Amino acid sequence: MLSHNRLRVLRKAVIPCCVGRRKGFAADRKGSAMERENEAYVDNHQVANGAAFVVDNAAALDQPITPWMSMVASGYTLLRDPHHNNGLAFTEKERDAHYLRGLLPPVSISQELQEKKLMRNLREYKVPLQRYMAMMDLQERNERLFYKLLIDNVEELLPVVYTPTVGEACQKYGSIFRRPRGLYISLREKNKVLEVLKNWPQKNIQVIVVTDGERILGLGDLGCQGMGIPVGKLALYTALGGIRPSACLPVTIDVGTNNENLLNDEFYIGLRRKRATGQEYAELLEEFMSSVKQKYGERILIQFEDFANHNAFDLLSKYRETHLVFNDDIQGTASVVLAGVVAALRLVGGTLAEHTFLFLGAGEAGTGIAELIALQMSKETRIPVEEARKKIWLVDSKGLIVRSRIQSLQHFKKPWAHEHESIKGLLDAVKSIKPTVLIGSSGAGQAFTQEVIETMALFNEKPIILALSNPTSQSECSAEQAYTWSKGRAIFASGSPFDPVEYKGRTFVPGQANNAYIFPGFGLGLVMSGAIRVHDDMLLAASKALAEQVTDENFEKGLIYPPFSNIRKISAHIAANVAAKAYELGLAGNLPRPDNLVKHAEKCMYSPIYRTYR
Ligand SMILES: NC(=O)C1=CN([C@@H]2O[C@H](COP(=O)(O)OP(=O)(O)OC[C@H]3O[C@@H](n4cnc5c(N)ncnc54)[C@H](OP(=O)(O)O)[C@@H]3O)[C@@H](O)[C@H]2O)C=CC1
Ligand SMILES: CC(=O)C(=O)O
Ligand SMILES: [Mg+2]
Repeated sequence: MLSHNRLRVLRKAVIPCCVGRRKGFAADRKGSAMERENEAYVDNHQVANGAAFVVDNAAALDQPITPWMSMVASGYTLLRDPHHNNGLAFTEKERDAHYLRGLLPPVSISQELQEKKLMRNLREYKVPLQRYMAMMDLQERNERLFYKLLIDNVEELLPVVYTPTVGEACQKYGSIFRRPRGLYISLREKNKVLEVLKNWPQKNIQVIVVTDGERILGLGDLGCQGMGIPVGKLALYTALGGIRPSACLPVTIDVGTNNENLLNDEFYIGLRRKRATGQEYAELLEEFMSSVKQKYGERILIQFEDFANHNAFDLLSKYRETHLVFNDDIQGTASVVLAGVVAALRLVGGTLAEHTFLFLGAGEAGTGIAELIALQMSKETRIPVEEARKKIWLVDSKGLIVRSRIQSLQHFKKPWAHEHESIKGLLDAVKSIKPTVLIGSSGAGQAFTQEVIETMALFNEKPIILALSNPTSQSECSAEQAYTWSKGRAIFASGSPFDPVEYKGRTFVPGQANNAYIFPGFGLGLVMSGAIRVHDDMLLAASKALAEQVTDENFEKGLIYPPFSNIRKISAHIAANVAAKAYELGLAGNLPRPDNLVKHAEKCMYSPIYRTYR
């Protein structure tokens, strides 16, 4: 243990002072009002807790200085280090040991009381974006308290740090930008990506979530401002999946934006140019992928998030053989929706193969889900996947995907081009296909009209209706519409949360069909088993674990997902199933295999409780 004296010596040794300049500053007390203002600033802020200071007057401004930093946090620096700051919860002993006396008011309170106060303060904000900003500020100030709040109040705070509010935050990211979070890798960093990675302070990274900002939720191209998504997803990796915050790295690849509003916005934070495509794009991505592997090794998990589909499928198929990669929009969504459908079958009856699926939206989410459902059907019935696909139909912006369109279809749509006459609109497709399950993955808000839902309810006793698009504004329909238009018969879940709905004296609780159920536990399973590749069977394993967590009590409320309040337990089960599959497939590097993988997952999980400092 370091003695106080030793600590003080250490601190002095690592914190240099540019005191030499102070003489000149003191000698020249006259000068402009601005100079005097600067002087006052320096007087007020000098040597706070022994920290380095520079004379911040005009004469000094053109003199280059070295931005020294201390390495051992104590005193004032400790209070400003979000990873170690406990705020008012520092004990008397810690205050003595770490030079905090006088820097905090006398009271010492528990983390629970801090949490209570912050939740009360948060609830005072009526505007969701203000709550988002308050949470981001907390993350910057006191990381453990941030995660304690998020874990203990997950159902209340998920819509704040995640969809729908994170969508608005990304749209306004430039304006609300305070302190950078995550790593920005732009075309300017070409040939220097490895060096940029070295600038990140944490060395033992296990999970990267990366976006290029081109398809942020259903809001389109938000360029560099998409950073809110990796930041938010990684907060969930920690809160929901228990990955240590210091092992998480949010990355935004900035190759420009085609969003004219952003290009003309003076507060836009990204490169002011049109998106790079083709070779220029591929080269930066390749450099990123190889640098990440070089820096963090074979087992670094890279989650692709909110790329546009013209890049997403290609990146996934290019890197899935060489890297530990996972596309959340294609694969995570597939796993969560399959789980919801399998759970719903316990209410509706029948096997997967006995149902007929119709999707509105044939992009990453739509075709990703369709493919995993077909794979599961094929495993259950032993029919080839090609046959299983015939139970699944997709509609895109041009209408039903049919054989006659095959030449002009993007490659990921081609497997779904079945023999059928051309159909333009969703309603006609519903009337013709007569699906038992209708899934919205279009990003087109209100696309499930009253007629569409009524038609579903016409030939289904319990139509399964999933409106997956985010944020709430893009949801294909609201929970209230689904329940009302189906006369209380729909089994409904949505990508973004909706409040419970009263219909004819009954309360319906809509579930949230969101990949947030899967990716945190999925990632934990990969990390804890030391997996080196993602296999489709792991997605099925995760899906099964999630579906198994739905209880009769949940079903009674109309839920086909367990509540998020149990998410850590759910994530432990998902992680265990995924890890078990990794071991079974010979893809796990952490040997020997622990006997009880659920217990092992729970043990691996990060706890936000304050650590005691010596
Ligand atoms: N709940 C969850 O966990 C998740 C939800 N999502 C949400 O799903 C939505 C789509 O995401 P993703 O699949 O990645 O996006 P893509 O851009 O890959 O796909 C969108 C698809 O919707 C189609 N489409 C768009 N507008 C219409 C319309 N008016 N009528 C019919 N089809 C339309 C497009 O048609 P075309 O191909 O002809 O352009 C395309 O096939 C987003 O809102 C996203 O937030 C995504 C991932 C997870
Ligand atoms: C949830 C999610 O990943 C999306 O909407 O893109
Ligand atoms: Mg996404």
